[in-house]
Amino acid sequence: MAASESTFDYVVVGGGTAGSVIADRLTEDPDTTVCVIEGGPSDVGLERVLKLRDWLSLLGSDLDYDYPTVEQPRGNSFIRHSRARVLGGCSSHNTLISFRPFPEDLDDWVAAGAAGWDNATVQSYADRIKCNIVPVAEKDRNSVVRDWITAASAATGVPVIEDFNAALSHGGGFHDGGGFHDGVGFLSIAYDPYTGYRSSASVAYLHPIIGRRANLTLMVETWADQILFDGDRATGVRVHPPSGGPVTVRAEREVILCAGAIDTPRLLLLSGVGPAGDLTDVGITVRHDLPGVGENLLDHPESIIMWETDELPHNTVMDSDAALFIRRDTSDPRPDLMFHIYQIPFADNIERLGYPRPEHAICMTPNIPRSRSRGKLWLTSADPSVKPALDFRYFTDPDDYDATTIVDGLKIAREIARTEPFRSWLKREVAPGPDITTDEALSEYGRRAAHTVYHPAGTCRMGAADDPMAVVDPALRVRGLSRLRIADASVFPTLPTTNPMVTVLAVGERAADLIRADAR
Ligand SMILES: Cc1cc2nc3c(=O)[nH]c(=O)nc-3n(C[C@H](O)[C@H](O)[C@H](O)COP(=O)(O)OP(=O)(O)OC[C@H]3O[C@@H](n4cnc5c(N)ncnc54)[C@H](O)[C@@H]3O)c2cc1C
Repeated sequence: MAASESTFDYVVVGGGTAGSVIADRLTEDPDTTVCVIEGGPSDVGLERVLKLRDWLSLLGSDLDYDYPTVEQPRGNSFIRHSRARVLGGCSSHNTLISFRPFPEDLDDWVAAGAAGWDNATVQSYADRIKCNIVPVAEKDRNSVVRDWITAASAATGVPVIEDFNAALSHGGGFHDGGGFHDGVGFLSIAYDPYTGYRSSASVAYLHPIIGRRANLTLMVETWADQILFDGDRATGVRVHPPSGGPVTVRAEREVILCAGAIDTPRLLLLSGVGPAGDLTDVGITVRHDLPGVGENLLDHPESIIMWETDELPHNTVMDSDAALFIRRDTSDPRPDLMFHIYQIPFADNIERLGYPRPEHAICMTPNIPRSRSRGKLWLTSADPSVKPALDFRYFTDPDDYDATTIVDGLKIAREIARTEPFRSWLKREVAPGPDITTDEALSEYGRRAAHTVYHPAGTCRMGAADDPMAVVDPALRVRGLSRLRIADASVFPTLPTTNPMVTVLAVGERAADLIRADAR
């Protein structure tokens, strides 16, 4: 073996949300060696990452890959997609809002060809998640959010929900397992209420084993830009550690891609795995024609409505501690409109439209839980340092369902703002402002001010063996190649109704079981 090579049983590309879970679970067996290739630094002792309340300062920082979108003719072309460059991945960056998927979300997966990913199975993996997921602690429940919950329930007629996950849980001692149709309440968050620290994937899964398991190797600040093959078999990856490179890291058993919904398809494409025409266009030799790579780019788009306030109470977990769910379509048991509330001026996208950023503000951000627009990711160059193109095709669904959802959301938000005890907190509506009233004007504003809930997914989707657009089979193996698996948000056939991190963690948990089963 050359000095620039090392060999492990498994090579995990990306020590992020799913990658942390897999690295922990596979190294429970002391005879199994795992190397995690992570593009960012370790988060151990990194206060600005570990302190959940500081999450906004990470966006656009040196710890963010910061992906732009291509022009969005019906949306906001200026959205930047934060993707974390640090151990723990986006679970080290995000707000750690934790929702189990709805049973019907997983019915959708099975219907899309993801056999075995039914509700009972996935919930049993969610039961294993090690992150400390708890409803917002009493001390963090401030009066303005309490009043918003009361007003939202009164204005919309939805119940106040004490624990969203209890309603969504299947078995495990929780009460019904049937989900909820609609409701409003404080969120469940993966955090330590005593310290305000994250309970991210890295904190929960990797910190307890770093330096303690000799069979776990972490290569941080190390970027993988090629999957190596022997014929159809993945044998390792080419990586660039801080000391220089490139270096070859070989996998005796499998290479597992956990680089996330943007970087996993990017790495496949750079390695010649993807739609043959697209690869040829940028001068990449086609190793394996897999037309689904980069297709089915999903997201939860949102928009924003903002009111100026006086100074607000300071106690909070991370300035966005509660959510509201509305169900307009009663033929589906799941909600179809979700709102986060922010007790800060979340104003980047509206400032660009000329609105002021008040010193103190409250925002509601209606989002589309099951957006109908579908996008695509592709390479514009064979140069691995060039960021891929992301076209979410926001608000392009033929029935205009997505834009209509946002318009409904803005109108419902105004009803809540007219309702006490929340109403008394508000001085004036800053954006879109009282002059924007017609559906047409609200749609125009809502789309131009649109943002992402930061949930890209679906770009290497799971599907049945006879589905030409499926990238992985239901055991997460890349179709047509061997010893290569994907486990991250890219394998989602559809986005769950709610925030996806718990589902990603459950994918990581199940992936570890599938990998171990194949090894046996
Ligand atoms: C700002 C923000 C807020 C969010 N809030 C929430 C929330 O509150 N609740 C929720 O449910 N979801 C939230 N999300 C979404 C959620 O965090 C993600 O869907 C989820 O964490 C994705 O997990 P993943 O394993 O697919 O990818 P990631 O966690 O992104 O992991 C990918 C890892 O791979 C590494 N990597 C990538 N490419 C390479 C390469 N070529 N070589 C080496 N390493 C590489 C990255 O550095 C990263 O560590 C949020 C996301 C963001 C960005």
